[in-house]
Amino acid sequence: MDLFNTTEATNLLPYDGESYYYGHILSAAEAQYYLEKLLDNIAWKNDEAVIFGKHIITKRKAAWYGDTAFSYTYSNITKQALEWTPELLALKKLTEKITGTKFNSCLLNLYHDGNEGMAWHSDDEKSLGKNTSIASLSFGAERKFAFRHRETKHTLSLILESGSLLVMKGATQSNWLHQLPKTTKVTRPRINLTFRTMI
Ligand SMILES: O=C(O)CCC(=O)C(=O)O
Ligand SMILES: [Fe+2]
Repeated sequence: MDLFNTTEATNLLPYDGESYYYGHILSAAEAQYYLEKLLDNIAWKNDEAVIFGKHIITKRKAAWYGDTAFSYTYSNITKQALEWTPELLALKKLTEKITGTKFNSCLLNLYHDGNEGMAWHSDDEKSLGKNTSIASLSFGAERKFAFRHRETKHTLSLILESGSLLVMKGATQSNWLHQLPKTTKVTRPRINLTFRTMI
């Protein structure tokens, strides 16, 4: 476990929010271990959404885990949380230790390659509350991740490495959108975990 750099993460956002990139919190070998475990042991399903009244099924796969049988609604679809797996519990503990924040649920996304991404959005559902902290762990292919301010349109991006941690907190979800752009350059899978607190 590489805890180096954890107190030195600086805010990526110039104003109206706080987002910290901690870089690697796991070694390359640990990140590879979790990538394989998560690929095998998570109940991956193509994600469904109702957007502008249209029922769509995403190419990326998703899963939702949590402390109890939470139900969670986003993009007009309601999901029930599954019980934590041992790997998810270990990653939750590590993330809580580094961030000093407790989490009670986790949304997982599997992008098979660069043809799959996530469009501009913010995680501002009422069930997450205002000024929520979201801790994002990445495994597998490196991908670009971007922020865009709702009003000023100021945009910035970074590369999320395998075994890395990004924390979005404070006013981030109120003022900034984020996305995972598609790219033809990436041919390998990436798994992202976002630990969240449902209220
Ligand atoms: O895959 C990522 O890095 C972003 C995922 C995300 O924004 C989300 O799950 O809300
Ligand atoms: Fe998000």
